Amino acid sequence: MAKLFRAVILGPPGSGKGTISERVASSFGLQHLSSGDFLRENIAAKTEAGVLAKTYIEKGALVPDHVMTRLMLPRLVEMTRHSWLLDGFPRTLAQAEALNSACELDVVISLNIPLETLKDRLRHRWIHPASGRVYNMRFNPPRVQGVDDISGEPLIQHEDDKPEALVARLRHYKDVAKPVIDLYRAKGILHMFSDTETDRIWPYVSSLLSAKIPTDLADAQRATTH
Ligand SMILES: Nc1ncnc2c1ncn2[C@@H]1O[C@H](COP(=O)(O)OP(=O)(O)OP(=O)(O)O)[C@@H](O)[C@H]1O
Ligand SMILES: Nc1nc2c(ncn2[C@@H]2O[C@H](COP(=O)(O)OP(=O)(O)O)[C@@H](O)[C@H]2O)c(=O)[nH]1
Repeated sequence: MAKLFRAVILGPPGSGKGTISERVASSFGLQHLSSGDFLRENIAAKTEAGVLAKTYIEKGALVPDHVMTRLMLPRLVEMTRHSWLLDGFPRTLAQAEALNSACELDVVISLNIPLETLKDRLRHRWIHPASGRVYNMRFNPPRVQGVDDISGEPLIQHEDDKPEALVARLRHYKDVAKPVIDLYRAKGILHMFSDTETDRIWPYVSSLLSAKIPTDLADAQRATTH
C-alpha cells in the first residue's frame, strides 16, 4: 500500500482555505476534513462535544484545545486508511502538538493574504450552513442569489464575517497561529503562499502536491473518490 499523504492548510478567516481544500480534494482525492464543518455537524447532532463547542462558538470564542483535540483525533483515527487534508485544525500550538503526537504530516500549506482582501472577500461570503458550501457574490456566486445551488435552501452570512468583527478576529488569529507556523517551518514542511487571488495561488499549490503525492497513490485515491 503506497504511503498515505497527510496535509494541513492554515490561514486567517477568508484566506481561501475552504476554496483551495475543495480543489485539492477533487484534484488529488484527499479527504478534506474542515474543523468548522465537523463542529457544525456535531452541533446539529447534539453530541456532547457539539453541545459544549456551541457555547464557545456562540460567544465568538475558539473552542478549548482539549475539546477540539478530543473531537478531531478520533475522527482522524477513523480516516487512518485515507490520505487527508485538514482545514481549520490545528489552530493553536497545543492542538498542533497533539496532532504531531498522533501522526506525521507531509505538507503544511499556509495562506498569507492581505487584510483588505480578507475584508472584501468576507463581506461577500455566503454559506449554506447544512453543507458548509461557500459562495462569494463576486468570486463564485450561487446561480440564484441567496440560494444554495444543490439544496435550494437559503444561504446565510456569518455575523463575525462583518468588517467590524474581522479586525479583532484577525489579530487573535495572528497571535495564535504564529507559533504553529513557526513549528512547521522548523520541521521543514511549511509552504507559504501570498497573493490576493486564489486562482493565482492554486497552480503553485497544485504543482507542490503533484510533486509530493506519489502518483500511484493519487491515481488510487482519485479512483476511490469518483
Ligand atoms: N481548531 C479549532 N480550535 C478552536 N476553535 C475552532 C477550531 N476550528 C473551528 N473552531 C471554532 O468554530 C468556529 C467556526 O469555525 P470555521 O472554521 O467554520 O470558521 P472560522 O474559524 O470563523 O474561520 P474561517 O472564516 O476561516 O472559516 C470558529 O469561529 C471557532 O470558534
Ligand atoms: N474575490 C475573491 N473571493 C475569493 C477568492 N478565493 C476565495 N474567495 C471567496 O472568499 C471567501 C473566503 O474563502 P474561504 O475558502 O471560505 O476561506 P476560509 O475562510 O479560509 O475557508 C469565500 O466567499 C470564497 O468564495 C478569490 O481569489 N477572490
